Amino acid sequence: MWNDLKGLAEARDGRRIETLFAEDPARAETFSVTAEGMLFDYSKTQIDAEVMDSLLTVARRAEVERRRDMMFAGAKINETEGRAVLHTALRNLEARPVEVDGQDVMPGVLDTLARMEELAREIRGSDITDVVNIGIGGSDLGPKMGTLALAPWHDGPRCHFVSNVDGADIADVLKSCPAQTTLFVIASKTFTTIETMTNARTARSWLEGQGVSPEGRFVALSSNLAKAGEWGIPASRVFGFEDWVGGRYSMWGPIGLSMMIAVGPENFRAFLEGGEAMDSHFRRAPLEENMPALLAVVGIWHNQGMGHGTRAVLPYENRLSRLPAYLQQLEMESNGKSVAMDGTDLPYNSGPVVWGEPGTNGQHAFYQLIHQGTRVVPCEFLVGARGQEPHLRAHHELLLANCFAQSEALMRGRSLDEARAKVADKFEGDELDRQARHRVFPGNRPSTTLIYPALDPRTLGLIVALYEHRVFVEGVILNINSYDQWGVELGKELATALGPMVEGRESAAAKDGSTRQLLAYAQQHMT
Ligand SMILES: O=P(O)(O)OC[C@H]1O[C@](O)(CO)[C@@H](O)[C@@H]1O
Repeated sequence: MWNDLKGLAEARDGRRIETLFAEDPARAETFSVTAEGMLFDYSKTQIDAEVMDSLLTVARRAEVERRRDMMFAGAKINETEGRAVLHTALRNLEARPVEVDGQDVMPGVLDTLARMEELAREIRGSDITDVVNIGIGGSDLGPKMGTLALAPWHDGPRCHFVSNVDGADIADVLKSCPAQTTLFVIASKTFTTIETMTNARTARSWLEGQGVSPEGRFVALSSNLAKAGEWGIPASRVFGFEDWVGGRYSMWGPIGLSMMIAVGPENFRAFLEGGEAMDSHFRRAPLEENMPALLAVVGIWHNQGMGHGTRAVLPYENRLSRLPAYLQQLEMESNGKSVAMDGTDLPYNSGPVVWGEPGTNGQHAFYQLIHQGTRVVPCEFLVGARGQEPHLRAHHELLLANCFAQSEALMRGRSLDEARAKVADKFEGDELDRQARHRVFPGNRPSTTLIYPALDPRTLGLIVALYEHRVFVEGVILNINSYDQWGVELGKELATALGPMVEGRESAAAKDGSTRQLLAYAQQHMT
């Protein structure tokens, strides 16, 4: 089937996307889908009816619909860890029963949500001025991305996010926090992550150093209740979640607490409602009209069909500036694997390298490569029809114009003749030709655009859940377990072993030459 996709891609080599529009006046509507008020337009790609038919056949053969239903029903589809995958239960506000091992998980989920809301209200009504979320990966990226995205709704205490074990991170944050009125939220599914536990200890010592008792100053978000308890955090301040919530899928539950404190429980619920609405669309819409499934097959087409190994996520929404980083974990930790579910080597590329920055900033940085580089980078634009700052309408009009212009420029490009005409008044002869060639844009570069009315709590929920399900569908098609992350383990083990060598307590003689040299250099310059 992969060869079929590659064959289809080869057969379309050199065909201009613009021609597809000229040939089919309804192309934009045909190759677009709407869901929950959002429009996903994938018409500025090489996808045509035959390609879409093949992509959907690939999805159906992979049994995307059956696997989806298994996920929602609590089946243990994370086979290498023997776990269900039920982040969707965290936003199942209608409390449809969801069973794991014969037990409905919903009473527990809703009880924890109610406790979180109670604490959030208490803190928002207290003298706490600053909340510091200490966590990393999925215990940082989601709430950090979401809190920034919802800045207009942020009426609670200031929120800070500390993730890096580099002491510079926590040091910079603590500089602006008054010890008397700061609350620390330790967010760690395992409660063993070295970066988080190191930062948490530093926070505790800092409080003590400032003469403030740590009692009542810490909250824990974890699925390891025992470890959180050992840390001395009372049970009333520990918010648990089950192992069926993957770290990178966890911002909907306790890991979202900092965001809830920032924007308030009502807005957090609106975020959950957005996720729930996208779940409902994903579960019910036929694949042809299913936004996450279509986003996924467009990704499969570009990566496995056309052979473009990266994709750029380009939000024309400044407050989504952390979305690319969030999606890097969501997509790359989920689908960056080289073995299939049965342990055999994948005979095709796994998920793409995901990267990006908000427009228009990216335009003045790396878009040069996107437009004229030798590699093709499929681009995924996101933009709200309305900006979050309605009184600055002129800004938003410019933003929209820039966003639409980029996808048009990527598709159309600029021919040599057009480039010549641009500089004909300045150069002539061979020099005109040479100068013009630098100004040629090959065009025919694929992009998609997700446009929504405006970024608000509910829309954020829709967008995050859309991408989660996209990752799921791509993973099913690739026959990958999207829910484990063994690839992060080796580095952690080696770092633990290297610790005593960095400190000079253990010999590094058995290490390779490069590692020994780096250690020696560091030790020489450390003091
Ligand atoms: O929430 P924890 O257990 O501290 O883990 C943080 C992150 O570390 C990882 O396990 C990767 O090392 C991520 O999957 C996870 O989001």
